[in-house]
Amino acid sequence: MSDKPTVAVLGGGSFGTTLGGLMAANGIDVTLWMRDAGLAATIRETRQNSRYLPDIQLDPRLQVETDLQQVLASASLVFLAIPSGAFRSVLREAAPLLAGKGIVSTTKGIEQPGFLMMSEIVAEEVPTARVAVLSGPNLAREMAAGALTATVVASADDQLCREVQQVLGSRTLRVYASQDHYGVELGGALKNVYAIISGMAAAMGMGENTRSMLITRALAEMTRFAVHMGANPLTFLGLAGVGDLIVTCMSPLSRNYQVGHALGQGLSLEESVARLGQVAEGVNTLKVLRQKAEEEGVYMPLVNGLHAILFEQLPLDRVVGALMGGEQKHDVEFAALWFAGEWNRGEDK
Ligand SMILES: NC(=O)c1ccc[n+]([C@@H]2O[C@H](COP(=O)([O-])OP(=O)(O)OC[C@H]3O[C@@H](n4cnc5c(N)ncnc54)[C@H](O)[C@@H]3O)[C@@H](O)[C@H]2O)c1
Ligand SMILES: O=P(O)(O)OC[C@H](O)CO
Repeated sequence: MSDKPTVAVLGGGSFGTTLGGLMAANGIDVTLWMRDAGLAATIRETRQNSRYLPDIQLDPRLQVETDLQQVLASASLVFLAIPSGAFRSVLREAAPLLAGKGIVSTTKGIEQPGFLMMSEIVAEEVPTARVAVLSGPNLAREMAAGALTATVVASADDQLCREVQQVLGSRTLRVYASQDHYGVELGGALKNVYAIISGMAAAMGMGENTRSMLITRALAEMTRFAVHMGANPLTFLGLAGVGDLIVTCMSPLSRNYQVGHALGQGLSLEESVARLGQVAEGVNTLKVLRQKAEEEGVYMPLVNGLHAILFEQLPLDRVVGALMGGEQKHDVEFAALWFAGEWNRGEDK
């Protein structure tokens, strides 16, 4: 008997297809579950996911099915690549067959009400499951095309982290482990908001100084929020923090960046999202995050600025003026607190 787990990937979009293809190429027994029977048949026949990953040839060993019960019956390790808006409903349907299994969320979103991470939804819906999250600078199309990539698997369950490293790690993909699953998961969700801003700035012809300022101040802002919520600030120096922020704010392949770019070209939010035709989690995360930051009293000028543009009809030049005219504070605020002897390294969080 093989000591490798049998794997199911739920969600036949860009990321689920990519993960399934990579694991199949590793010789893992893996089945991709998707709801669209027509697309599933096309993938079996052509070995291409024409809707989400056109021109990428998938490993012939990747199995594709539409019967959820059948897929889950034999799997011991299950990856979830379902957009956050549908995550709970899919999980609830799957729950009777997930008890005791390893579940890895790859979804970078937040559920409202409750400001819930996807791993928290897993814990609610399948209390007996072993839970991990996967996050990092991972553009699906690049990974599927074999670009050298690194990611992070985070869980309190070391054995589960090792299983994920075993099935996913390859000559093109390094899988690092972390115990800060909250920070890793939060980082993946938060960076999408800043990618929208970065895409807007690029479309408006702003230069590289501006982009660098945006990315660096975004890192300060998301770290401030995450530390307030209990994450380890050092996580944000890693792949799931600054690593993911960089790729998503820099790459035109990022769907969140693409939404921002369309907005910067003058399209409405509805038009920008419709033109994309795939999920851009940052739009919903912006609403959820803005509300939570207000409740918690965390200073987040970039989030407030983007929210004002998209949902409060404030003109862009007024928002930019307010951002540039705000009080000039410290560069790295943790360093300032450190020098003042006031930073307790998050020990009371
Ligand atoms: N694409 C990437 O580069 C990437 C990388 C890392 C993480 N992620 C995250 O993975 C998650 C999924 O993103 P994606 O890129 O695969 O999205 P996508 O838009 O490419 O595909 C979404 C998939 O989910 C399916 N889906 C939606 N609602 C469903 C439901 N109720 N039941 C079954 N299937 C349903 C769609 O049919 C589609 O196959 C997101 O949270 C995203 O942030 C994406
Ligand atoms: O295409 P995006 O904007 O959803 O980003 C994809 C990944 O999260 C990048 O790590």
